[in-house]
Amino acid sequence: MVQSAEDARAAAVQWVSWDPNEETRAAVERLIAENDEAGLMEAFGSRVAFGTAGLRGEMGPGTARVNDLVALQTVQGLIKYLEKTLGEDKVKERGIVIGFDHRRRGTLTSKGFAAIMAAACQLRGIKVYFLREIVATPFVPFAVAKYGAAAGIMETCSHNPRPDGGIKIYWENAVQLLSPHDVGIAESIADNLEPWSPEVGKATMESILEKGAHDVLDEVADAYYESLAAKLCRYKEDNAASDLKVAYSAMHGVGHEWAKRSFKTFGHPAFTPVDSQVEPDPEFPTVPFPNPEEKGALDPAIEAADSAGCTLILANDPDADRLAVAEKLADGSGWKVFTGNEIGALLGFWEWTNYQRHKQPKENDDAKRQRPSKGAAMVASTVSSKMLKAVGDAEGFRFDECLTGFKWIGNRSLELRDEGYDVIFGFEEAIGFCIGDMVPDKDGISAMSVFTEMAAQLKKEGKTCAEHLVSLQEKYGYFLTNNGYVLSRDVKANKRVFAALGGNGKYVETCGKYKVKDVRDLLAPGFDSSQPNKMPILPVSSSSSMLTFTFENGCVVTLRMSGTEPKLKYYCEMGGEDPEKVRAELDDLVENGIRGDWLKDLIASDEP
Ligand SMILES: O=P(O)(O)O[C@H]1O[C@H](CO)[C@@H](O)[C@H]1O
Repeated sequence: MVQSAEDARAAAVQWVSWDPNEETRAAVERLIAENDEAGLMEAFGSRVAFGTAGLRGEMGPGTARVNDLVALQTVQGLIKYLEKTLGEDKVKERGIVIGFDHRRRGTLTSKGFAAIMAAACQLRGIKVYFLREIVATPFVPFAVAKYGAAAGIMETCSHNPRPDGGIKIYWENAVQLLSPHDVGIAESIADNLEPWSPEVGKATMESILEKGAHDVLDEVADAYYESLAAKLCRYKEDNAASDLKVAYSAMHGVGHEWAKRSFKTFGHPAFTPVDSQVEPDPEFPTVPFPNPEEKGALDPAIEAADSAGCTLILANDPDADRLAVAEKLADGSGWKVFTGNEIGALLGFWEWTNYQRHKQPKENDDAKRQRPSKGAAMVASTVSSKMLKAVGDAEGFRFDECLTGFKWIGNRSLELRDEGYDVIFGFEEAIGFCIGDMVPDKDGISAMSVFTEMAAQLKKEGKTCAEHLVSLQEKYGYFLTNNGYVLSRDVKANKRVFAALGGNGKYVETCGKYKVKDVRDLLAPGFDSSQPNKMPILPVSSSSSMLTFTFENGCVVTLRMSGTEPKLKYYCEMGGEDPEKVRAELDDLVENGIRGDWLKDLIASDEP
């Protein structure tokens, strides 16, 4: 544990003897030579944390950042943990899938991390399935499932800011890690910091392919699109005949080529690319934050769509596992940017409609599990809209909720499949969608074509997606949401917010003029006033706070700290039959209650 500048200096001296990258090594040598205490503490005062999402952080020199040595140490820890957990021979035989995105900062690149990680696997005699060009993240879990690999590694930090890099890990079931594997791997990394061989850190893609890494890009891509065609495309002829015009943005990420092929697979006429955002560019020049959820990120797409006469905009996030959608208003006056909850409701209902039509998913899962289906099921994170639950209650499919993130949605979906359900859809409000069973993770490349197919069918019926959504709301109820966040890196201030709302088991009873009816607290030991035994149904966490308040007016509000960004997030949903009344009350509760009361102090100290 580095506590002083002296400790940081010692860590830096050790670093210099291990770091295979000349640039970062030289930077650390300079810090040592200049005795730059602040710089040394910044680079070595902590270690970039490994958690269920893998690791993410600024690329640069030192243990606190993402770089070649950290990539090497991470894979060494992962390999040892896999060998211990699954058995050395099994790991060797089953192999590890490795892919990468386009992130780069100086000589640090996702591709370079991928080569180093592959070389470490080769050193241990582990088979490597290598994807030699930038890929959409879902290709990695798809390949893990296809080859029955022991794990998957995707070098990406998704929508993080431009200086960042990251590593995402998929477990042997092709889903992101759940505890205790994250803790086990983090411990194993700490036990395997010294490079096993100086050569590994110098590996390149060419060197690992020469040494026998299996170059599976074409095979994986072919299999992915075959599966997409077989499982999720239902109206290819109609797609080809449709005059729906679509604009697409890759948000400067990996998506463009894979999105084109997805459209081709479905028979959709080619989309209009948003030229300024098509090329993979780690500088993300047109957006302050490369996240299609952020305000303004779709502006170039709107401009491109307007000038090409498109009525639908699709945008992937930079690693193409998520999907944003906007639609031209029927009167042409502007655009409706759908929330993740609205896209989820539309796609979920579409999948339910298709499931009923075919009575089962296209590929007959019954044959695989050799028993009759228990029917359809959907899974969503607890902070996502409950509209599909209302549809499920009315129509007769199961709807399960779980904690946030696809590690939970994916694992819950696998459990339900094991129980005999056809899990036809999984989603979270953060524009993550998993359709059918082709990839056990969110997938923006499949979701974009399925959404377009649905939009084309609706157009054939003379309806826009927005009009269709309203007709679903009229039938199943209005589920309106108001989600947001407060930027805050101040851990103490964040803790104060949660303590004020529910410290020592004493929970706040009002929010502005609104009265709380029930509270669920998912910080251990956990509490749920609505349950007979007062214990929450979802798992509790020993480290992260998550509070859910149900109000007397029916509004449900959850507050939690983001696991990927310095944000305190709030998610608010209210249902009802009169949308204007619901909207007015929900927005008032959020503005004057959540932001104006509960988060007032945090907002006052909000970063610019
Ligand atoms: O809210 P945090 O923990 O940042 O996680 C976010 O990141 C994931 C999207 O990449 C989603 O699970 C979303 O909820």
